[in-house]
Amino acid sequence: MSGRPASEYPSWKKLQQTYDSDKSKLVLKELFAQDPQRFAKFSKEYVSPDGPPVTFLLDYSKNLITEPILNTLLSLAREAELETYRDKMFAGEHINTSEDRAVLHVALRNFNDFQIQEAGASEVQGVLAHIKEFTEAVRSGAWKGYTGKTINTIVNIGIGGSDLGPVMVTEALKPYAKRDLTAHFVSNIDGTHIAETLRECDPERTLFIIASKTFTTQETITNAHTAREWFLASAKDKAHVAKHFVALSTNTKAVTEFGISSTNMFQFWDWVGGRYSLWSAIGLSIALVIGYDNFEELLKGAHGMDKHFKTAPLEQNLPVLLAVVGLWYNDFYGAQTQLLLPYDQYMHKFADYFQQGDMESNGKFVTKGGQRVDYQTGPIIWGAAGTNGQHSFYQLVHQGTKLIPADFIAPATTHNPIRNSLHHRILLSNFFAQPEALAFGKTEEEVRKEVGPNASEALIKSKVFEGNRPSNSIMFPKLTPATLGALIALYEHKIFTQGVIWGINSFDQMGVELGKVLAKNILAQLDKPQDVVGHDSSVSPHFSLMTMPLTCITLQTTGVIHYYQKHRVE
Ligand SMILES: O=P(O)(O)OC[C@H]1O[C@@](O)(CO)[C@@H](O)[C@@H]1O
Repeated sequence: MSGRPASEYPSWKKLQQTYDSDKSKLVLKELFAQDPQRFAKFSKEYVSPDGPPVTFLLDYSKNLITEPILNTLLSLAREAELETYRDKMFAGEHINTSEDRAVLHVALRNFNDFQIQEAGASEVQGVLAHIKEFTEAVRSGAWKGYTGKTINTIVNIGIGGSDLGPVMVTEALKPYAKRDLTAHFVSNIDGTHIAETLRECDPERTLFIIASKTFTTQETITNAHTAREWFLASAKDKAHVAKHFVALSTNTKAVTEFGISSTNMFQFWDWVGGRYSLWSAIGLSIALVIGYDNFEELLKGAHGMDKHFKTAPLEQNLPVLLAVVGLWYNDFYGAQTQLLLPYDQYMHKFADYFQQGDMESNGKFVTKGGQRVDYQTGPIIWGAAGTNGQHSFYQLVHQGTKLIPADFIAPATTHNPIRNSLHHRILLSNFFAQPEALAFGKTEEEVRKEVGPNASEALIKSKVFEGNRPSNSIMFPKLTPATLGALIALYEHKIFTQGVIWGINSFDQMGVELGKVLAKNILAQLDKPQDVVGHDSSVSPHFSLMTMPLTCITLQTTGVIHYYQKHRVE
């Protein structure tokens, strides 16, 4: 039952017993030697059920699992009623219980396969039509700026889910980009971000996209006002704002108060989570860069994966397989992180994107029922494009003391077959080699043969690779919009699956609020030293006493602010 602590499930207890009794027997080198069919048993090919053709291979054979272990992991998913909660999500039930909202990013790419009863779901096609019309007008030059020039630059102003998805997708699908339309993404409140961007912009030819689900996010609204001031310094007449500012939001009132007309607003709904919103109006910058048709291919690729997730038996269900294998390491092997390693430079922002997608979804410590969990929930997501990571953190991954499960992702064919695809062959040789090195390592005996009789014992020991480090490999023919859509949806549904098993609400984000409130308090006190009244129990006497002496806490917090006030140069 969703919201139940995962550790109460019978299969959880069985997995713990299995781990305690069998972990030393789970040696990949031996598992492969014992079963020549291991790859066949622990790999699956995804083929899109319809829509644009998408296929990819998931090789999960280099994992510390056996068939009995995998079966128990799948039983755990069944005991958590995964399929029931999956169907509730698709049906539009309010599974985001703390905010009483549906979770319907699948409705944004539905193309009429799923019957979804939720206010707004029937309006999706209308918004997509508006996106199509607008992006075609801008890309064709029909949309003109206030001096009659065409738009050659877009600036998306947003943060978190209103930034990371558009950034990741426009980078990943750069081969499909309109090369004479420059896209910038401003997210940070640090004035440097917008200052450096505006240096690149011509006010007569720049379109600003204010992307914010709530239209209240301090960074975004501040940057939006700065952009408008900068624009009006040239354009002068406020009437010209309409030609250079559009808004993506659920908050029509705040959008019009800002000065953007509702005709220049692309709407979405409260059942679109920020970190699941690139499929919505938030994807406007994507459609501008790659064109509406390719944006629709992205949606259709994700839709195919939605249908797979909704219908495939759990043992054939790729998001579920990724989820339960990841949970095995996270909750029984004590792995704290999960690596995402795209061997494709275009996908260099993939891990960044899923830092929010996974960690803001599953970084929770209480179940939906309000019970503090007694197990690990969301992993720390990190990664980099291969082969760069190999020259950065792979030392720790190979010979460190931490278990770090890794997902390797790569296209069989590159968009840039320069030098007869020499570069791509070298890239893929590393893509294939790294999981092998992690899994099988190098024994002391092999090292001794390599270094010869005169090597010190210390040197020999330092060259041993213990191996037995697990990984998944995902390979697809080529990185197309539909393939990317399917990959993103694959990981979205993996996140969903893990959240259901852990009994947590993957769709609110209470954890981002406290810092914002404290920052607003501090902002009001930064001008003069006498304004600084501390930001803890000294401010609100009824604040529960902390263990440290009050003056110490106040001095500690205030001291830094006083240092700032002493050293700042305005
Ligand atoms: O789109 P918006 O409402 O401006 O929110 C931006 C981001 O801020 C949050 O941290 C929530 O405050 C993310 O969940 C969200 O994607």
